[in-house]
Amino acid sequence: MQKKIQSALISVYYKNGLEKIIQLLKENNITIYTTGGTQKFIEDAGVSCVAVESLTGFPSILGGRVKTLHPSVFGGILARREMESDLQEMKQYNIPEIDLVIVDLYPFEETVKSTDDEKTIIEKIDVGGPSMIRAAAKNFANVLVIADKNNYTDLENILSQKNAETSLEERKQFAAKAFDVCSGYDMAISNYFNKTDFLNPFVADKKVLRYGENPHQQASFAGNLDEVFEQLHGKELSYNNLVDVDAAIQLMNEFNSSTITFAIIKHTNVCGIAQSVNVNEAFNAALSGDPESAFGGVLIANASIDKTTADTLNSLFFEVLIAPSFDADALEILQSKKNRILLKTKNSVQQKQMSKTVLNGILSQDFDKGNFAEWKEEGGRNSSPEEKDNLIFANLVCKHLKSNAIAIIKDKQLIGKGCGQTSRVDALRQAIAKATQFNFDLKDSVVASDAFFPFDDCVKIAHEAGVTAFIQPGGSIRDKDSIEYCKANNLVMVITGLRHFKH
Ligand SMILES: NC(=O)c1ncn([C@@H]2O[C@H](COP(=O)(O)O)[C@@H](O)[C@H]2O)c1NC=O
Repeated sequence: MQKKIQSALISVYYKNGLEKIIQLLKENNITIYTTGGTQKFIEDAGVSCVAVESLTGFPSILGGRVKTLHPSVFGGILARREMESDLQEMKQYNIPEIDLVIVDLYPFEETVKSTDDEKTIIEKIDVGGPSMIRAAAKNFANVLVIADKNNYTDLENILSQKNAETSLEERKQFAAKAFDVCSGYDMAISNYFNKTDFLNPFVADKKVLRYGENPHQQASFAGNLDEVFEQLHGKELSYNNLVDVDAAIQLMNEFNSSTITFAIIKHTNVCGIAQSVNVNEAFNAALSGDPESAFGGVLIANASIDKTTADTLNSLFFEVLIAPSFDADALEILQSKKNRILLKTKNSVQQKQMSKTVLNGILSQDFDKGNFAEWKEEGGRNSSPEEKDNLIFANLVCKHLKSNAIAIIKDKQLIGKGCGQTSRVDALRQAIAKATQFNFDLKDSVVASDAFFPFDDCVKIAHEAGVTAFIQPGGSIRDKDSIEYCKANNLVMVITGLRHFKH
């Protein structure tokens, strides 16, 4: 049903951006009702308006806590124009109809970010604004609601059309958006009161993705990628790219930028990682750990990409390269492939909680932070400084493999990994097979396990392959079997007390 806009209620916190709308309302002879600060802005722009006080018969009271909360305002928004009884009551109480509601809420989230003063924060909980938005959205059959400044251009287009009319479908779409605004606003307030940090899908920019994990799945992303990285080149990031970029960034957050580290991610697992004296060598070592799997992977470095590395990388087919910076000549080389995605990282992502959907509900948990809770040398001898370095590195790499996971490290290079296996011994066998496939000598290598060894079979198999040191959380009722084997064979066994399952 087409509806002509004849009256509007405007109550906005930030006034900028309204200029053209005010002029268009004037041109269309639309009566404007408004609140104090907004009234001044409109009148300064040379447009006359009606103070909401003249509808309510009350001034704004309690320092602005109550100004629009009144039947004369809400009656005008909520009245069902098609219902005779509503219209009669409107007439009886002398309430004018309001056809358009424009609200910009108090900036609650901004205030929380800028101060710790509770009184200031509480005063920025808008009460009248969300109430007007909800009322207008509920009555979308008759009223158009604009609750987001991003929709000002849409409103300008509507007001520029002949008769300033809207369709029912159009009003319903704006109502849906308005309820999103209210939900996001309330969730931000709830996060503040409950001291939680739940991701807010309503306030975040929602990006429709080309498709999901597979082409027949629709997908979207709610978040702010601009805070995480700058895309310097390449095609739009897909759903799978975003998942792998997240895995890559989470992994690289583990490593101090003073040690040059390069990693290759495939389907969220680390398939190559190494530390070295320069980026090019780190990349070569990461790649040679499993050159087969690296094809089409997501690459990440914690140091600037120079020309030498770009030249080496250029021959590899990869989807995404992430780094804190790129030298100009390196960028030129890497941009030679049109679709190749190049991302320059900004701040590290400091998420406190992670969530996923299960059984039609949301499971949330803290991030798995840290490497080891304790360092107990329980084997036949203590680790040498070099072994210790490799064990620390191995444990962090293993943490970023899907469970059950085993990582084999030698000289700060991942030479074998087993992940996503249903038994730990299979994960180990897979890791050894990978290392053997690419001709690595496992002699003096170290093994990390994401969870305890339930039996002594893993340490025996690894030892026979050449491994001399192990790191694992411990906690099995048969820990002593693996420990005894290490003692008997002069092997290092570090117990960390911190399990790193990743499902
Ligand atoms: N309390 C009320 O009745 C009320 N009615 C509207 N507001 C808000 O007041 C602001 C506009 O006020 P002004 O026009 O006075 O600058 C808007 O952000 C609007 O959402 C209110 N403020 C807070 O709840």
